[in-house]
Amino acid sequence: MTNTASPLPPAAAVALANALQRLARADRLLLALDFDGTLAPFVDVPRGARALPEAKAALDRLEHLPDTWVAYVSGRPLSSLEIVTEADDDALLIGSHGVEIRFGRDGVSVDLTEEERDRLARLGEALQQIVDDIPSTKLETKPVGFGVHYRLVSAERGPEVVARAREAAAAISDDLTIRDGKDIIEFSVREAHKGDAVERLREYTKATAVLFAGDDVTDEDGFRVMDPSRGDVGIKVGRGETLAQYRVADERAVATLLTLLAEAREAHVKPSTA
Ligand SMILES: O=P(O)(O)OC[C@H]1O[C@H](O[C@H]2O[C@H](CO)[C@@H](O)[C@H](O)[C@H]2O)[C@H](O)[C@@H](O)[C@@H]1O
Repeated sequence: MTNTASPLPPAAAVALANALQRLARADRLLLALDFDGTLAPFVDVPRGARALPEAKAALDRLEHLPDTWVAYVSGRPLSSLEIVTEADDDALLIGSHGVEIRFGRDGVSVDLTEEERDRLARLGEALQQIVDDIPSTKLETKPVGFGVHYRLVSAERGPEVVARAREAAAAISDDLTIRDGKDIIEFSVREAHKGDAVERLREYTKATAVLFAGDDVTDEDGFRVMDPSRGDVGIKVGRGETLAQYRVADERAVATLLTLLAEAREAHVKPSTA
């Protein structure tokens, strides 16, 4: 059953606190986190987004603990995710909704076929025309697609941007992955989703329990692969229908729960001296 309750009634807050305490005792713990709207508040310029300082501090503590991994799972291109997360050499990053992968120095390169490259180029030209036509829209280029941003467009014109972008894309191809995000509509020539990304991370880290948190519709694929019987915890940030077991109000609440988790995990495992 999907959970549509408003953020955090008291009983839910207690249930979430208990779930975090259980998670802190996992043999091998993976935190797989969406970035925008989960760790970082929305801003007008995508590359200007940063995780809230409290969240960043908690993640720094967690990723230095033994048997604990922090990974970012985002719709952003990897190149942009590296910048906004201030990633170090060991970072576990999944970009472009699961298409681009960087696990430390290992990665999966995205080799497009000639047909995909051609479709991508035609799509880019068509979407660029729309962005040129409608003031305050912006085209974000990704390795396998594009995002049309309309955060700075008046609320009345948003639906027009989406409709025109959809129409233009449909004229190019009926084989595109389309995602409606927060003031963005995205088109991709490669299919992938965050559920597969989380499972890949689980396999790579051999995690015995996973926390996945996200705010958007695309994060539902991540919640779908959470397995409470293994101790996994899915946390929806903000309102909207969700498959997640738990919900918090906003990025500040995420930062608080990560701080609580860092404290509980530190008490359970010895900090690494390396
Ligand atoms: O999966 P996520 O990490 O949540 O990434 C989703 C999209 O995030 C970025 O766009 C969003 O955040 C921007 C910065 O706050 C904001 O200006 C924009 O309106 C939001 O849609 C990013 O630019 C996209 O590529 C991601 O797909």
